[in-house]
Amino acid sequence: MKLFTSVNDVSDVQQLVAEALQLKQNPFAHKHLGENKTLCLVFLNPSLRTRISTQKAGQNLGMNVIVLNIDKEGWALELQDGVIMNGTTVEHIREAAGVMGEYSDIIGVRSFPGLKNREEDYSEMIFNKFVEFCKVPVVSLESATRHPLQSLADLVTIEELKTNDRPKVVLTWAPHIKPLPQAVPNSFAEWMCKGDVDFVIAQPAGYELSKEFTNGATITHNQDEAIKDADFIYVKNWSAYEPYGKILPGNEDWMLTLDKLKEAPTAKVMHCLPVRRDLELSSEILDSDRSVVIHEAGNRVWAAQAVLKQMLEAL
Ligand SMILES: NCCC[C@H](NC(=O)CCC(=O)O)C(=O)O
Ligand SMILES: NC(=O)OP(=O)(O)O
Repeated sequence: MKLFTSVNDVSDVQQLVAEALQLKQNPFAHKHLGENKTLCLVFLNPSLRTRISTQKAGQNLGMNVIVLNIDKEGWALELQDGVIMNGTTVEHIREAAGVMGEYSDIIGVRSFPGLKNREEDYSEMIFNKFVEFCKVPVVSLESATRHPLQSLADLVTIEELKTNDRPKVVLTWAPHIKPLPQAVPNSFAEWMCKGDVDFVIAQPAGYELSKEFTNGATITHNQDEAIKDADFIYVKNWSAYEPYGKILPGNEDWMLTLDKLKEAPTAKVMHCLPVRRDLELSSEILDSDRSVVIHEAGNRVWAAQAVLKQMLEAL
């Protein structure tokens, strides 16, 4: 694998999930694969899980790992072409990415959307510039429209915890005070639509995701109906795709509570984290054995390690 930005970069999803679960059993089985290879993880936005789990994954494979919080520690980056740089930006992404490529065998990039200009965000302008100018394999650490390492870890978690061959998986919208990206739900939907699951999206009217990610999903505005008899409930807020990046009024009653889970007596509750307690998801669920969010975050290591292993094998 030379590029990991979406499920479409994976030749065999089931095999990648199986590989992640094998690595979980035997984390150091390939510790010579990454010997004398450098992984550079570049963050334009904050991170806890992606940063530490991908660093650990690289180290388990024997790689040298460099983390750069470029938003805080680097020179201010110019991302647009054709501008005279006489303002606050100091270094163009063309030079910055090119130089980082000189020091790295694989680069990871996190770049959130601005949520102002849909066309720019959905063209993955920033992420694609890194790919173009660094000239080494690139793994997405969450881009403007997708979070594939998260979705792979989610699929690994479902595979591990499922109690029937074709689980019912429900992605449900949750309230928030800020407009958040569509990257996590887009990506989760895209991976679930390729998996062996019954996939339902429950969201208030107006929060439809871009159709390119939800082909194969059942979409409903009725949360109670969607949740009924679910095996997994994936909770996530996202801002509207149309009008882009906006929060629509109302919908506070969409927060998942234990009471709502009565119709899904064995459902496990997932969230990519970070989660705002009692706004997006009730603490009574997070503190109960219904929640698998910590287990799910733990699986981020094995998802990242499976992807890095395939990238190292292709170097
Ligand atoms: N990497 C995981 C999710 C990142 C991001 N959440 C956030 O920005 C939370 C911000 C806040 O709660 O203020 C999102 O939803 O896409
Ligand atoms: N879920 C996730 O990507 O978390 P971080 O933003 O902390 O990396």
